[in-house]
Amino acid sequence: MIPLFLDLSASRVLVFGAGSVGIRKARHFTSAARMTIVAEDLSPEVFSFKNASIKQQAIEDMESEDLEKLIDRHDIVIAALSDEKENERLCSLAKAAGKLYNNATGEGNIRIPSVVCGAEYQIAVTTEKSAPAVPAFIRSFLEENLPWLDNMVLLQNTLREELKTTIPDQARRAEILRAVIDDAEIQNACIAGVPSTEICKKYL
Ligand SMILES: C[C@@]1(CC(=O)O)c2cc3[nH]c(cc4nc(cc5[nH]c(cc(n2)[C@H]1CCC(=O)O)[C@@](C)(CC(=O)O)[C@@H]5CCC(=O)O)C(CC(=O)O)=C4CCC(=O)O)c(CCC(=O)O)c3CC(=O)O
Ligand SMILES: NC(=O)C1=CN([C@@H]2O[C@H](COP(=O)(O)OP(=O)(O)OC[C@H]3O[C@@H](n4cnc5c(N)ncnc54)[C@H](O)[C@@H]3O)[C@@H](O)[C@H]2O)C=CC1
Repeated sequence: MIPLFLDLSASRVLVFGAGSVGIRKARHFTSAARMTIVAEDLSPEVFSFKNASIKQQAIEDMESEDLEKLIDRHDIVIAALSDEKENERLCSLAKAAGKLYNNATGEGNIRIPSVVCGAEYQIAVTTEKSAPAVPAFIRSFLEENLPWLDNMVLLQNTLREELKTTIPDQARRAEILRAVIDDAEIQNACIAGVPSTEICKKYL
């Protein structure tokens, strides 16, 4: 699998299961796409999702024709039931319908990664199934160790525009931008929330 960042604003996501795993998968999509969540037992958080329609239902009580129609109306299918057999059945239906699908207990053609998310950047991490605790660890590690990253992105954005007008040599501009990222004093100014325009004036 390879990473991609997608605009899902016109897409529909169907999540089966509303236990801790289903909720975590749904949280990933919550402000990005419209969602339908289907489960017999619902964690309360399910009602806090924006743009989500909730169906409280046992899958085995649904007519297969209705299930197929439901899947057909969606672009991405997530199977996060505690029932492995049902997850497999849902994923075969999604696969046959040509959908993107993820099975929390098995095979899928997409994976939901751990995401380190700032206002100005996103980093997605996966181990391709082998060790799911590792992406979660990397997320916490980066959140703790790069508190300056968001403001650094803003600073770089301001600075690179300014450098384009003052330094014609691209290699030299790249050198300066890289040195700014490595500079501990500038990293601290970013943590302190000094606006990027001020840091530009003060340090450069
Ligand atoms: C294959 C995959 C299927 C899929 O695509 O969903 C899968 C499968 C399974 N995970 C299990 C357990 C755990 N999962 C986590 C955490 C996360 N798991 C996620 C993804 C994936 N998990 C896919 C692989 C992705 C990859 O490798 O990169 C993350 C990244 C994203 C998300 O799910 O939202 C999210 C981190 C979110 C974050 O915090 O950033 C933790 C850690 C924790 O809880 O702290 C544990 C306990 C430790 C452990 O058991 O390893 C079990 C039960 C095993 C059992 O029964 O013992 C199965 C089922 C099985 O293995 O059969
Ligand atoms: N991908 C991942 O990151 C992880 C996956 N898992 C796997 O994911 C599965 C789900 O884990 P949890 O959310 O913790 O379980 P859970 O028991 O808290 O929630 C299960 C959900 O599935 C629903 N459900 C089960 N059978 C159903 C049916 N026939 N019809 C309708 N709804 C049904 C329940 O109502 C509930 O909403 C587990 O089987 C586990 O093996 C577990 C940990 C992490």
